[in-house]
Amino acid sequence: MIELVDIAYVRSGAADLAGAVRFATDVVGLEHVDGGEPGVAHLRADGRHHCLAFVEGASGVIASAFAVADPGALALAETELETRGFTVRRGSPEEARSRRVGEFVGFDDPFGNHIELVVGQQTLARPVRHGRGAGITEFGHLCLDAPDVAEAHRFWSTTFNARASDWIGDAACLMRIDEVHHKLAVFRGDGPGLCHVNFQVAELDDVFRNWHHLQDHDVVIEMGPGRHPQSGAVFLYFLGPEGLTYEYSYGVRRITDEAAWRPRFFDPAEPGSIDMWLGPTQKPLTQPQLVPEGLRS
Ligand SMILES: O=C(O)c1cccc(O)c1O
Ligand SMILES: [Fe+2]
Repeated sequence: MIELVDIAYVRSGAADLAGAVRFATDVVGLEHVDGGEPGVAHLRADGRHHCLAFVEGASGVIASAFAVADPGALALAETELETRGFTVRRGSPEEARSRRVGEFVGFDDPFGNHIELVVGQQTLARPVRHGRGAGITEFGHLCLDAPDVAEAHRFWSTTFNARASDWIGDAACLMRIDEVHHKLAVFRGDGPGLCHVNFQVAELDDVFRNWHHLQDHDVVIEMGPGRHPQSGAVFLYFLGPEGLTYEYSYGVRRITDEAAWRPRFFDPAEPGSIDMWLGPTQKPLTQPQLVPEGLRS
């Protein structure tokens, strides 16, 4: 079994690189870390050098990355994945440099999501220079799409140390790799994809201030503000450029008594199972690209 110690970054294509960066800094509130690499932009939320990288090119996720403990663990992971029949590719030194990691490997999960396992992700010591005072404290979680959520859970929980924290029927599984209720989630989608990226904010007030800010700037609010009964977090989802959905949330549960936690099963058809405040819950259970413009809230 391969132990994931943290989420690392999401790497995504951006047809309009400057527009994607502008939104990520001026609207979302991330820091643009200028790495002097043409065609690549790194966005930072916390101690990590970046948690989001945009690469000029076709829109859409390129990779979702997780950290393993050290180069020995990475080598073991590589062997283990190959034993399980996955084609694993070692990143070149130039590719590792662009990702600000020491080493990494890449492979496709059983649904076609491209995953990277990394070691030595660079930390920046200086405080984050937030593009806007959105209150972001941390890259919270990433959420992948897969056509079969139970199968995805089987994959993540048998190949890796991911544990189901809660289920939303066959629509979603929220998984933890440490005390945080979930750092990885899988939502049912037609194919592979990145459902959303989540950033934690410092205060409840940040969620509501951000909500007004986004509305004032004509950003498409996909869902919220609301409260997830699973993590207990107050959330807000909104649509950025390149079809990327962002989520702010405040107050995610930590599971400190690992042995005592039992995953719960919420029926998505029951009121309040996505949003305890009973707001409209069209999203993010459907892919933004598939929702006609007129139906977006
Ligand atoms: O935080 C959660 O519990 C949660 C629940 C459903 C969907 C999500 O994206 C979540 O982050
Ligand atoms: Fe989420």
